[in-house]
Amino acid sequence: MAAPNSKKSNNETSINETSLNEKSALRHLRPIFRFLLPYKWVVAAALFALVLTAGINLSLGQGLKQVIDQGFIAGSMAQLRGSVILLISLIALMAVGIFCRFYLMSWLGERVSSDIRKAVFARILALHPSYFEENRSGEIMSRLTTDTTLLQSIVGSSLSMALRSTLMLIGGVIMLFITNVKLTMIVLLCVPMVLLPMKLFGRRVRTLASSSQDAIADISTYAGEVMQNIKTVHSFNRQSTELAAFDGEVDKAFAVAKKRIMQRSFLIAFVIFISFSGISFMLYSGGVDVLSGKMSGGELAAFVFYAIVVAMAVGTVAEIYGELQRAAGAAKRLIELLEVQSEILDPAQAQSLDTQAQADVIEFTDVSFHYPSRPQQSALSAFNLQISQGETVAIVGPSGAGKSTLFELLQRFYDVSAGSIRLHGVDIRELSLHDIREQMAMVAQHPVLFSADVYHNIAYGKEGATQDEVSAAARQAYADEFIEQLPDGYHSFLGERGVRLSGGQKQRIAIARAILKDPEILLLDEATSALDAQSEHHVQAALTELMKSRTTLIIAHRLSTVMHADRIVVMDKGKVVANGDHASLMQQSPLYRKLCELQFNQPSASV
Ligand SMILES: Nc1ncnc2c1ncn2[C@@H]1O[C@H](COP(=O)(O)OP(=O)(O)OP(=O)(O)O)[C@@H](O)[C@H]1O
Repeated sequence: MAAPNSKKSNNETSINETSLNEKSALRHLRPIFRFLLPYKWVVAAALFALVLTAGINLSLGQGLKQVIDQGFIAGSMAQLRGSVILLISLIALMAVGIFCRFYLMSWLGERVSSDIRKAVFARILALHPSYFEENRSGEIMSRLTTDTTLLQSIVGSSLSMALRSTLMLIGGVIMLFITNVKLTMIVLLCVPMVLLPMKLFGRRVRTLASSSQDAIADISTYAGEVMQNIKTVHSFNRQSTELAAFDGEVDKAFAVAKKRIMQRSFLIAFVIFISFSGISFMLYSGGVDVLSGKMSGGELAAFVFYAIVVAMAVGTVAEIYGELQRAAGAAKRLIELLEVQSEILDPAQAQSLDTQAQADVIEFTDVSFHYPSRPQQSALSAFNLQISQGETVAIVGPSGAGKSTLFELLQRFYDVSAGSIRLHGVDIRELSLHDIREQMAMVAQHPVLFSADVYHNIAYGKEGATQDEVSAAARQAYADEFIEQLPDGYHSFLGERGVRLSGGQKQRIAIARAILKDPEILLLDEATSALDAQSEHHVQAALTELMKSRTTLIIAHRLSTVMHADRIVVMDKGKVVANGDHASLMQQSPLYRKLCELQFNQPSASV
C-alpha cells in the first residue's frame, strides 16, 4: 500500500487544498452563522444571559468597594451586613444567568453541529459519484465528524467565552478608568505587549492547526484501507511494513500537533506573565497612593478586582483565539464541501419519459467518453449501439474494452464527452436523474450489500416494500431457501460482523433486490469467478426469472449467457467491433473467437 500522502489529488475542487488565507482566517467562521439564523431567539436569549452575567460580574467590583469602604473602614456593622446581602443577591442572579448562558450556548453548539452534519451529508449524497474518486472518503469522513465536533465546541463554549471575555474586557477597562486613571494607564501599557505576540503566534497556530487536521485525516484513511485489505496484508506478511508506515504517519501528525501546542503553550504563558506582572506593578503604585491617602482602600480593592477581570479576559481571549483559528480551518473545509457543485445535475426542465414510445429503448449515438481523472485516454470513442424493447444483448470484450463504462454512462454517473445516449428517444441529459435510475436495476459482479439484515438488503430495491413482496422476490431469485437456513433467517445480519455469504448467494440477494425494483432495463455484470455447478444453476435460474420480458444488457463471462442472448456485441478499445449471434461471430470475428477460447475457456472448435 502506498503512503497516504502520495495519493493526494491535484483536482482544483479537491478538499486537500485547505491552506488558509492568513489575513482573514476568522472570516471563514462567518458562513457558520447562517446555521444560527433559525435559532435567533435562542441566540438572543443566550446573548441576554451573557450580557446580564457580564454586567453583574462587573458590578461585583463596586460591591467589593462598598463592603470595604462602608463596612470595614467606616466600622458600621449594619452597612457591612447590607453590602454583603446585596453582594449575595447579585451573585445569585449571576448564577441564574450563568445557568441560562451555559445551557443555551451548549444547546446551540450541539444543534448547529447536528444541522451542519445533516447539511454536509445531504450534499455528499447529491454529489456526482466521481467526486469520491477524486477525494478520499477518509477525508470527507473527517469533515463530517472531527470538523463538525470542533465547530460544536466553538459555538457551544469558545464563542460564548470569547464574547463574554470581550464584554468583560471592554466593561473592565471602562470601570478601571472610572476608578483611577493613573493606574489604568499602567495596566493599558501591558495591552500591546500582550496583543502583539497573540497576533504573531496566532498565525502560526492557524497554519499548524490546518495541517494537523489533514494529518489526522491521512491517518484514518490509512487505517481504513489497511482494515479493508487486511487479508492481503496477512497473505503477504506485510504487517510490520504496514505498522511502520502507520507509525510514521502517526508520528508525523504528532510532530505537527507538538509544534502547535508548543506555540499555544508559549502564547498562554507569555500573556499570563505580562498581565500579572502589570497587575503587581499597579498594586505597588496603588498601595503607595492608599498609604498617602490619595485613594481609599475600597477603591484600590475594586481596581485590583477590575484589573484581574481584564487580565483574565485578555488571557481567555488569547487562549480562545487559537481555538477560533482552528475552528476557522474546520469551517473553511466544511463550507468548501457544502459548496461543491455536483457535476451531474437534473435539467432545468426535465422531459417526461414515454416508455411506450416507438424509439429504441436504448440508443448510444457516436458516444465518446474519458474519465475525468484520465483526460488523455478515451474509455469509449465513437461508440454506437441500439437496443430495442425486450432484447437481451450480451456484451463481450477484453478487459478494459469499456464494458462497465457503458453501464456507468447509462445510469448517468458521468456525462458523455461527445455524442448522446437516449432512452426511448430522449437524451438522458434531458431526463430527471430519478427517472433514469428508476428505469434500471443493476446487478454488479461483486454486489454491494449493506451492513444490515438480509431483509433490509432486499427491500432496498423498492421503497416501502412489504414483507410478502420481499419474500416473493427472494423466492423468484432462488434465494429464499438459503436465507431460511441462515441463523436468523431474513433477519440475519450481513456485513462486517454478520454472516458471510458466498459469491453466488450475494448475487442472488442482489437479483432479488433487482426483481423487487421491477425495472424496465436490466444491467447485469456477470461474476467472472466461476461459481460451483449448483450455485451457477441457481444464479442462472434467478437471472432467467429476472430477465423475463425486460430489456437486458449483460456483460457476459459465461458461454451459456452468450448462447441465450438475442445478440452479442463485441467491444474492443471503446468501440463496437462486431455484432451478431454466436454462430455468425465465430465466423466473422477473430477477436470473438479468441475471447471464446480464453474467456469462456472453450476451444473455438467445440463452441
Ligand atoms: N473510474 C475510472 N477512472 C478512470 N479510468 C477508468 C475508471 N474506470 C475505468 N477506467 C478506464 O476506462 C477503460 C474502460 O474500463 P471499463 O471498466 O469500462 O472496462 P471493462 O471492459 O469493463 O473491463 P473489465 O472487463 O476488466 O471490467 C479502462 O482503460 C479503465 O482503466
